[in-house]
Amino acid sequence: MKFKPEMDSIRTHTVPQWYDDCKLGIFIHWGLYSVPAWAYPSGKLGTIPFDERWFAYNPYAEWYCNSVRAGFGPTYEHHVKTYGADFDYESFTDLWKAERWDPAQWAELFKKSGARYVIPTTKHHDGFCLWNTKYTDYNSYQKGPGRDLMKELCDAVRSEGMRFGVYYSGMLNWHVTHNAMMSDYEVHHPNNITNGYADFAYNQMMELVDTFEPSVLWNDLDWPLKGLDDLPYLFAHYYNTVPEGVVNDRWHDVWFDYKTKEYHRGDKFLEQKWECCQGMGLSFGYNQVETDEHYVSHNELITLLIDTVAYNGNLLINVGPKADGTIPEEQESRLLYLGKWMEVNSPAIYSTKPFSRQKEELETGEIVYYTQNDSSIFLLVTNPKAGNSTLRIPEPAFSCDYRKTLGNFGANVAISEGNLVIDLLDIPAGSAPVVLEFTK
Ligand SMILES: CC(=O)NC[C@H]1N[C@@H](C)[C@@H](O)[C@@H](O)[C@@H]1O
Repeated sequence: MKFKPEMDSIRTHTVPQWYDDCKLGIFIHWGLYSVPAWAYPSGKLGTIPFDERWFAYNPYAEWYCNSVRAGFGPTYEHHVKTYGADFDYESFTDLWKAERWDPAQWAELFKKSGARYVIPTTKHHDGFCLWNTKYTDYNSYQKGPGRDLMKELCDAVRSEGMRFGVYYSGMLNWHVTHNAMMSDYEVHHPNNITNGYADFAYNQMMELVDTFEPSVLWNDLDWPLKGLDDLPYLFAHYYNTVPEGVVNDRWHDVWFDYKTKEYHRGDKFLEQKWECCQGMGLSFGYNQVETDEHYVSHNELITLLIDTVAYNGNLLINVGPKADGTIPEEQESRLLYLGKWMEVNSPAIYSTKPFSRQKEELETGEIVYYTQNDSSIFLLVTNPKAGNSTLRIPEPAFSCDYRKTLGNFGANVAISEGNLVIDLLDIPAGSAPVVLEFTK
C-alpha cells in the first residue's frame, strides 16, 4: 500500500495531472430540497452579512429545511402557505418521484458542455442520501424515487468518458440535528458532535469510496470535530483505492489537494491549484423563483471559465435539476452554448497552464486573458466589439509569431511602437470571447 494512515504519508500525495488538465466540471445539487425548489433570491454569497440576514433569507434553495426551521422569513411563509405549518421536511420523500429522470440524457448534456468530471450531492446538509447506503434508510433507494440515483448516474457519466466524483456534507446533517442554524458559528458548531455521528460520517464516506471509487472526494463545509483523527485513515484508504483520486480543502484544514472558492472570487491562488464552484444563478439547488435574469449570461459563463483557468483554477459549474429529473431550460441552454464554444476554443483551455500575465483590461474596454501550453500562447478576448475593431496591448508579454484565430473571424496582428496591435475583423454582435493563438 503506497499510503499509510499518517499525515506524513498523506502529504506526499500530489494533484493528479487529469485534474489539472480538465478545467471544467459539473456540480449537481439534487435532493429532497428539489421538491419545494423555493428560496428567496436575496443575493450572491459574500454580498450579504453571514447572520440572520443570510440564513433567514437564504438564496440557496438546498437550505430549504433550515430556512423553514428559522420560523420566520420568506421561505418559512412560503412553506406554511404551500404545505402547511405541520408539513415536516422528511415528508417530501413522499413527493419526490424523479419520474422523468434519464441519467443517460444528463451525461450526454454534460459531455456536450465540455465538462470532464461530474460531482453530484450524494448527501447534502438535509441528511437524505441519494445512494443505497447501509447506514441509514433515509435514502433514495428505500424512500422517494426508489432508485440508487448515484449508481445510475455514475454508470452514465463514466459511459460518456467523464470522471465521477462525490460531494458529501460531512459536518451538517439536519436529519440528526433539529435546531435552526442562524449564524456561521452555529453552522460550524452543530450539536451533532458525538463520536457516533463522526463514525456515521466516516463509515458513509468509506462506503462511497468502496462503492464508487470516485475521482474526487468533495467534502463540504467542515468535518465532524470528533472525527478528525479518522481522516488519515480515510485519505490513505482513498488514495490506495483510487490512485488518481483528489480531495478538496473542506476537511477542517487537516489536508487538501486543491483549494476551493465559492461564488466570491477574491484574490486568486495561481501557485496553488484551486477550483471555483457556483450556481448559474444565486442557488445550487433548483429555485423556481429564479428567472433568467438571476442567471449569469451565456457569455458571462464562458468568461467565468476563462477567468478561472487563466489563474490556475478549474470551474465546477452547478446544475440544479428539478425534482422530476429534468434540467431547467435556462441551465441546459447555457451548458450547450458553453459546449459549442469549447468545440472551437478548447485548445486554449484544456491542459493549459497560467501565462506570465493572466489578464489585462484594455483602454477600449475589452478584457484580455492569457493561457499557454508547451507550443502556444493563447490570447482570449472577452467582450469583443461587433464588426471590426483594433486592440492595442502595451508592452506585450511576448513577441512571438501570430499563428491563427480559433474560430471563423479574421485578425491582423503587428507590433507597432512597442504595442501588440490586433485588428479583429467580422466579429458578430454579442459574440462570445474570441481566441488568437501565437506560436512560441
Ligand atoms: C463555504 C462552504 O462551506 N459552503 C457550504 C455550501 N457549499 C455549497 C457548494 C452548497 O452545497 C451549499 O448548500 C453549502 O452550504
